[in-house]
Amino acid sequence: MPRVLLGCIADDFTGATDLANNLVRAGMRVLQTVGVPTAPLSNEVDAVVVSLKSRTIAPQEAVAQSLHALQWLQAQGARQIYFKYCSTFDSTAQGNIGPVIDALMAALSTDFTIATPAFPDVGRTVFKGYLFVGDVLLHESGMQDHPLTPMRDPNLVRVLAPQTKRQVGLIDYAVIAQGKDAIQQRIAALKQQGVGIAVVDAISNADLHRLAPALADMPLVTAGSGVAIGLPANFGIVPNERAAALPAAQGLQAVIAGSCSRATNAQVAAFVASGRPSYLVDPMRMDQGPDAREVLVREALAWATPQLVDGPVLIYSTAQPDALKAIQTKLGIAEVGEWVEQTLALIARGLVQAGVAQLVVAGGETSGAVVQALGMQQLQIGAQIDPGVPWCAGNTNVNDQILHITLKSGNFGTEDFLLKAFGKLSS
Ligand SMILES: Nc1ncnc2c1ncn2[C@@H]1O[C@H](COP(=O)(O)OP(=O)(O)OP(=O)(O)O)[C@@H](O)[C@H]1O
Ligand SMILES: O=C(O)[C@@H](O)C(=O)CO
Repeated sequence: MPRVLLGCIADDFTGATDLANNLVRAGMRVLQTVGVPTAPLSNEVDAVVVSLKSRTIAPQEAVAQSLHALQWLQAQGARQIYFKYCSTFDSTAQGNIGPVIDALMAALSTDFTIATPAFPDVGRTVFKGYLFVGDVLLHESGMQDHPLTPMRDPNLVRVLAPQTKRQVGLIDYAVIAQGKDAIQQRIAALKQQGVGIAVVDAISNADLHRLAPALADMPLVTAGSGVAIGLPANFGIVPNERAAALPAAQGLQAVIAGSCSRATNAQVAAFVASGRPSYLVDPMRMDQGPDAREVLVREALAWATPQLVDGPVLIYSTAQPDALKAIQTKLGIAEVGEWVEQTLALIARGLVQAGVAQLVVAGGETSGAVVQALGMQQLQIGAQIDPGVPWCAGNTNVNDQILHITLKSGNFGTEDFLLKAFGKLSS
C-alpha cells in the first residue's frame, strides 16, 4: 500500500486546493479528494488533502467529519496530520477551528499543536497574535462583512480561546526570528504552563521556513496553507517540475462566482467592465415559490449556451456588503446562502452538460457545492494562476470529458483573475 507522508484535512474546497498548491510547489505529489474516500489510496503520492465543507456547519458535525477523515488518513499510513483552515481564520461564533483542533488532538493523543493562518504570499501576516490582511487588521479588511463568518476581532488568541477547551498561548515574532531551537524551547515552556495550542507569528516566507523544522515531530499541525511551504523539506522533498502536470485543456469556458468577498467583487466588476457576457443570479427570486430555482437555472442556461462558443461567460451572485445585508435580513443568512450555492451548482452542471470543460469557480462554499454537484471525487493539481489558486483537473459524472476547474478563494487573485485564468491553461 502506498504510504502517505502528510495527511491533510481542509475545512473547505478552495482552501484544500490552496494547500495542495503550496505542497505541489514545494515538490510533493498531491492528491486532493472530495470528501473522505471510500476506498484505500491506489496511487503513489506524498500528500493527500481531504476536502471537507465543514467550516460553517454545526461544530459536532464538523468534528465528526474531520475525525472520519483522520481515520482514513491514518489507515493510509499518514505520518503527520495537517488541519487547514482559512488564512482569515474564518469562524462562526461556535467554531469550528477550536472544536476540530480539540477533537484531532484527542484522537492523536497529543497535548500540543500550533495555530497560524499566516500566508505572506497573499498578505496574511500574524504579529503579536494579531492577523493582518494586506496593510490592515483582519476586522478592517472586509472580513467584518463576510456573509457566513464575519470576523470582527483581529487578535487570534482572543478568537480561538472561547472555541477550545485547551489553554491558548503565543509564540511571538521574537522567538520565530531565532529559529528552530528557540521555537522548540518556547514550545516546551508553553507546555509547562499548561498551554495546548499556540498561535504563531509569521510575517514572511522566511519565518515560515524557520518555523517548519521545529514542527517535524509534531503529530498535528493546524494552519492556513502558508505553513505548508516549509513542511515538504522535513521529509527530504525539494521543489520539482513534475509535481504539477495536468492533461491538455479543451472545451468551452465559463465562470461561476458565488463569493461576496472584496476581491471577488472587484474581479466580477472587471469581468463585467470588459464587455464579456455576464448574468446576475438574483437571490430575491428564492421567494418566488417552489419552482423558482428550476426556472432560474433554465433561464441562465438558455442565456449562456448560445454565447459559449464566443469565449467565457460569467454567472454570478456576487453582491456588495449593503445589498447582501438587505438580502440576508429578508431571507435569512443560512437559507439564502444555501439556496444560492445550490442554484449556482445546478447552473455549473448544466454548463458542463453544454460542453464547458474549463470552469472557474469563485468562493469556498460555492466551490464545494459545484464540485459535489458535478460528482467529482478527486482532483489533480496543476500550475498556479495566482498565489493560493492552481488549475485542477478531474472527472465528473456528467460526461467522459476531463474538466479543468479552478476553485478560487473569495479573497484571492488579482483584479483581472477571471479574465486571465484561461490564458494560463495549456491546450
Ligand atoms: N447575493 C447573495 N446574497 C446572499 N448570499 C449570497 C449571495 N451571493 C452569494 N451568497 C452566499 O454567500 C456565501 C459565500 O461564501 P463562499 O465561501 O462561496 O465565498 P467566500 O467566503 O468569499 O470564499 P472563501 O471561503 O473561499 O473565502 C455562499 O453561501 C453564497 O451562496
Ligand atoms: O486560506 C485561505 O484564505 C483560503 O485557502 C481559504 O480557505 C478560503 O476559503
